[in-house]
Amino acid sequence: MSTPNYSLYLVTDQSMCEARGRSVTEVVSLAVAGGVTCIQIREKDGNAREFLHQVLDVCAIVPDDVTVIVNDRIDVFLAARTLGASVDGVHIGQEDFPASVVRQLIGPAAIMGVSASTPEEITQAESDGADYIGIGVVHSTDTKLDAPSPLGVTGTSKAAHFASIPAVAIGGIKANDMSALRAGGLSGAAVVSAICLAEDPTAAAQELLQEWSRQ
Ligand SMILES: Cc1ncc(COP(=O)(O)OP(=O)(O)O)c(N)n1
Ligand SMILES: Cc1ncsc1CCOP(=O)(O)O
Ligand SMILES: [Mg+2]
Repeated sequence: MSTPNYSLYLVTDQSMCEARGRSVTEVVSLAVAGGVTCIQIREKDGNAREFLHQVLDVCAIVPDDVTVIVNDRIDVFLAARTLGASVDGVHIGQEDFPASVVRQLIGPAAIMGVSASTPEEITQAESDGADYIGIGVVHSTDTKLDAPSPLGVTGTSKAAHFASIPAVAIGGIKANDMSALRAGGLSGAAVVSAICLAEDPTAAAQELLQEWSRQ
């Protein structure tokens, strides 16, 4: 596994991909061509076996230097690893299994991302062995119905400064937020709809990355 680069972090959503007539794997492939650096497979519906196959399919087409993370499902991550997939880690939130337990289940080398936006949550995530934190939401979003109140770019950047590990922003992020998030100290920006619902996921990823790199 190469050092993770969280700059442009795609979180997948099968129903959004299908709304554009594509599979998750097709969107991932197009997004990787546009420069996505990290991919989280997130599926809130569907059964364990379908989710596992989605993870295996994505791992099979993603280059080694792109990090692959499984959302929520430690069992799916472990099953994919058992089958030899090059999956790198998991992302868990405040209502998932405790991060300290997850760290023991996945071992010391796997990546563990934890959603944490308050100083208390960030301190806890770090002492539980998180490799990065997900902070948000930046803006309101229709993608996650139980999302917390928006922090804005300024609030997100303030939260990131509490962290001594990389912080990735999430929630309603569009290309015009990227430059300010980077300047605010974020290590990356995670998006769902900006790529999964894009007419051209490659062009969308290129634009997001170009804005991330803008001074
Ligand atoms: C990078 C990143 N940050 C935050 C989240 C949200 O995780 P969680 O709070 O567990 O919510 P669900 O994604 O499980 O609905 C994330 N997935 N990724
Ligand atoms: C998974 C998740 N966690 C917090 S907001 C969110 C969804 C973000 O989706 P979008 O980029 O479409 O606003
Ligand atoms: Mg979760």
